[in-house]
Amino acid sequence: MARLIVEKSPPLKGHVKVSGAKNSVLPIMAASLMSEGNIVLQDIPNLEDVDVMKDVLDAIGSQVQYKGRGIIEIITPRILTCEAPNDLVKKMRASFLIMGALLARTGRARMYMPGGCNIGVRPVDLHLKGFSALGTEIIQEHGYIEARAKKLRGTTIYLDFPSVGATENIMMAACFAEGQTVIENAAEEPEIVDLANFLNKMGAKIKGAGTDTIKIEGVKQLGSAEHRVIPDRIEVGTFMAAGAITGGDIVIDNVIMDHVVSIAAKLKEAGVEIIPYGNSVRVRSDGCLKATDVKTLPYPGFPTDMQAPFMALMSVARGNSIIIETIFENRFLHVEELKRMGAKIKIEGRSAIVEGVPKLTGAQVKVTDLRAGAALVLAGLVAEGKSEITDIFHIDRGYERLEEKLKGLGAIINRVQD
Ligand SMILES: CC(=O)N[C@H]1[C@@H](OP(=O)(O)OP(=O)(O)OC[C@H]2O[C@@H](n3ccc(=O)[nH]c3=O)[C@H](O)[C@@H]2O)O[C@H](CO)[C@@H](O)[C@@H]1O
Ligand SMILES: C=C(OP(=O)(O)O)C(=O)O
Repeated sequence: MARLIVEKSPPLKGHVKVSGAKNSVLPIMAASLMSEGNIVLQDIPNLEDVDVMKDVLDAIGSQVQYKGRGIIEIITPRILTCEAPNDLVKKMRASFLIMGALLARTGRARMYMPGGCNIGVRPVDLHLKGFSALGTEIIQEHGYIEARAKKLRGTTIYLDFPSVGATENIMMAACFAEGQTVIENAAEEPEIVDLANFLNKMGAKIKGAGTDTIKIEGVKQLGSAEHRVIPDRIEVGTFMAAGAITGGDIVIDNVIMDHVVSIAAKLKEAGVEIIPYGNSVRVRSDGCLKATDVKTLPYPGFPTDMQAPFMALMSVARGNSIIIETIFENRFLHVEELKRMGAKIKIEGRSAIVEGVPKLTGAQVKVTDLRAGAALVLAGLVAEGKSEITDIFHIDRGYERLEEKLKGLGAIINRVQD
């Protein structure tokens, strides 16, 4: 099993380039199933999750080919099966995003109910509510969810919560529905806008993505498109945090500053200098961080995916901070691991009270989920001595070459394969 060995590192220096966004690539790959033409996607990060989505598409009948670094071509001449293989669905919850695409293209989709994961139960009721409203029959039997529709009809769908996945799935399904579909209280994340832009390039008629009301006018067919996915804003935030925690001075390239406003605001409050220029941002810190409270919220609020990395920062900040997680009910699994490294954190319900300590100490810690992994790496960069981080397959799901990129900035971090 691969592990990361992280040592107390000097202040990070230099440039790092952020990859394409995992949370854009996955729904966009799923949406490519709806096209009867050629799809070319650029800036595809080399991630475990992308490989899983490729396998899902392959199983359904797509031909997915790498065409050089970061470029894939997807052609789906015909759908071989409307069912995603169970083992892949179990590996990655985002496989559920093919439901809307398959339903749109074939009127049928069947898949094993995606289980909960470490960070929460993660039901799919809102996705199903949307499909039903569009005229789909939903059958749940023997652990499977099957969606069948003779004809999808546009309607108004109000989401009880602005779920990212439900907004994406419903937006895809609605592309071929007769008439207009309106999604109210839709998620506003940049990845929703990226998916809508991609669907529109294929010929869909979607307006309002990026606001809480999305309007989709049904079309008959989608065709070829070429699309470059947006930069990964959570990777940007993670490198900002790495620069900040080590007292570094780094430049992050391939950044859309508008997408990281809340992250930059909280880092500034913590005393970090954030200097945007062009598509880059310089992050400078003297390593003396001020305790800063944070509450996770749907976009444009502070992202839940940055909660764990931000907590690593607050572990060594001056003073006490309160971190409130409102999106996922079980997203504090990193707390026990950070505590092994000397962090002082108490959990009370959905809040974590972090008492900043002057130093952390290296320890053997285990990654419990993707962003917990990033938090442990950040803590390892400033902990005295060596930290051994196990179960790093979680990190590989969503960060492309994390240790190589950090090494490029001067971090002392190595992957060890037993
Ligand atoms: C592949 C991908 O893009 N993943 C992101 C996506 O996950 P994902 O799309 O799964 O997240 P959602 O926005 O759907 O979930 C937010 C909350 O809504 C709840 N919920 C969701 C759907 C539903 O039908 N019923 C329901 O109750 C969830 O349990 C959770 O508590 O958005 C999350 C919130 O920004 C991010 O942390 C994930 O990185
Ligand atoms: C929770 C995450 O991803 P997923 O929805 O793919 O599990 C994440 O990216 O932090």
